[in-house]
Amino acid sequence: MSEFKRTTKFFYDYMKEYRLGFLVTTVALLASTYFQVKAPVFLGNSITELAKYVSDTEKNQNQFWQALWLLLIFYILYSVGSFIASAAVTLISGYSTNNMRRGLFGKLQRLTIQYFDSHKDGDILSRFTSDLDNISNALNQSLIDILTNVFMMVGIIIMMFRVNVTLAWVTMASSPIALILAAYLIRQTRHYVNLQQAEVGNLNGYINEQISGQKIVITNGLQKKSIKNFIPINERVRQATTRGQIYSGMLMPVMNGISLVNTAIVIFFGGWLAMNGGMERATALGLVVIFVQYSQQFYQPIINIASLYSMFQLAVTGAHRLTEIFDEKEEDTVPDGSVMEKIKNEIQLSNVRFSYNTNTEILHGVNISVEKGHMVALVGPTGSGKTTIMNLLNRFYDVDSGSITIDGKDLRKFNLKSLRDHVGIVLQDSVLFDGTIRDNIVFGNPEATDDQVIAAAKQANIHDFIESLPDGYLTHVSDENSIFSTGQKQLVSIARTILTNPELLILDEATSNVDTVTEAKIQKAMDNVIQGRTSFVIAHRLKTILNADKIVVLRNGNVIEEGNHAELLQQNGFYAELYRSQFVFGE
Ligand SMILES: Nc1ncnc2c1ncn2[C@@H]1O[C@H](COP(=O)(O)OP(=O)(O)OP(=O)(O)O)[C@@H](O)[C@H]1O
Repeated sequence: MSEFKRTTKFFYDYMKEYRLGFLVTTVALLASTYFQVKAPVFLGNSITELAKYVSDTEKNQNQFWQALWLLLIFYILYSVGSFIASAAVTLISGYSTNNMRRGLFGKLQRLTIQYFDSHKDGDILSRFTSDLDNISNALNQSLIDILTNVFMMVGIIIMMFRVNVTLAWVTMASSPIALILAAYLIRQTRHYVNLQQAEVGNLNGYINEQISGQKIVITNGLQKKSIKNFIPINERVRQATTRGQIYSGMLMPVMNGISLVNTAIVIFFGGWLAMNGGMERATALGLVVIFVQYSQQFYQPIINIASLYSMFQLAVTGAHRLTEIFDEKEEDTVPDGSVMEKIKNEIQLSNVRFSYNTNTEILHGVNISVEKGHMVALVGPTGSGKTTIMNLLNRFYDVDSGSITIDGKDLRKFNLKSLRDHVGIVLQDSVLFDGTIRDNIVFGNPEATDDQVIAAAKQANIHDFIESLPDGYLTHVSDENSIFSTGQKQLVSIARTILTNPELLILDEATSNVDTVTEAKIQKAMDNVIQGRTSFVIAHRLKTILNADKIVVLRNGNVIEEGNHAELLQQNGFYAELYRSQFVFGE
């Protein structure tokens, strides 16, 4: 689908439920436009009647007062119509952007992990903030103005031809030049507005990355480098914004200039008609007044539409950027897939090949089998593919070839929710959500009772710490402002996983900022949570996996050794070397 069609469809989909609101807006706008374009006729009439009265050709003031009253009434009705239209549009805009935000957030929940892995957080965030704001502003401000101005232009053209055909043509004569110029300026504006949004997305992405990596920036003294990298990105935003604004800023002066010249031409011809057109002077004078008004009013819509264009364009770009997200592939939830039951025999990775990007294979035919209730530990140097295997087990990604099976059944055949219900993951960097500690523990099992929560926290070795806090389980935490260390956060995450009682457990051991006491607690908590479950553990400290039923050693995406601790030591290969080096340096 073309960009135009997709954007139109996007707006149509979100606006269609407000048909009634649009009808009210259109009727109110049509009425107010009628009152506005008709008013100059009464203005002209009142001048004609006044001129007649002053020049003594007519001794009756009634006609003058009648024209003046009609003028007043029409102006009031015009204001009422405009108000109704604007109120309706404000409501439509509020509700529809609210729906867009909801739709977008819902879509985010259905996207694949690949999407999040390949897009910057800041860029995703800017679609929620600046793109949606642009759409909301345009709906609130430019939609009604564009409609009003289009109606007004059509209304003025009709009125001008009804009042005087010659002067109507004179008034409109310069409009082709104005339109060509406006089209050129608008095209340039659009180009730079698109660029501006893309650059703002980049800027947000960079800032977001720097904020989350601030500690690394500070500890490595990278502040200057960080600023140095920031400057060109910021400069590109400035360039695109300035260029866009120069073109959009030129619209008003250019159009105003043409409008003023046009008014002078209209006065010239009007004057000529008054002097040579064989018309009564007072009537001719009124005609000139009417057409001076029309001439100004006729250009006003062109000026207004042109000046609103950049705002409108921002909204179109915003809509386009939102449709990009809406068009993204969603996770295949396998709605008709089988429901996963308890694991009976084993989990098997057979000849698994996988690549994140088509040209770099990460896993080159990995074979691992784990019996029910056993613990397999994945060890290997950084980048060897341990986390990747974890990503495949939970179907964050799917294998390129080969298969992962549970009791002989391919992982992809299970209903995704049922699979994830049975898979518990403890990540290295555990995240706490805004809420109480209890909220954070019952996350995966909201129905859990207090006793169950406490039992899980005890097994995870974090109960005593929680109890030592003044508000205990009701202590408020958030990820940024946490009272927990990285290791303690992982303990909370372990408690959370225990409550979900998973069949298959995937545990990525926390490595950073863990003191020896917490390390011992994690070790104990891991032993507790692993008990009786089939589990994959990514171990960074080998002493935590000495009891593993099987240790799989990965290197560059290949399994190079396999066996239990004693067997691997006996092989005296890579594992033995790794173990000895950790024993010497790590203890
Ligand atoms: N989302 C991704 N997109 C592209 N490549 C990725 C992605 N995630 C990981 N990789 C690459 O895949 C390879 C294996 O990474 P993986 O995270 O599985 O290693 P690991 O053994 O878990 O390392 P570590 O011990 O450092 O966590 C690395 O070369 C990494 O650069």
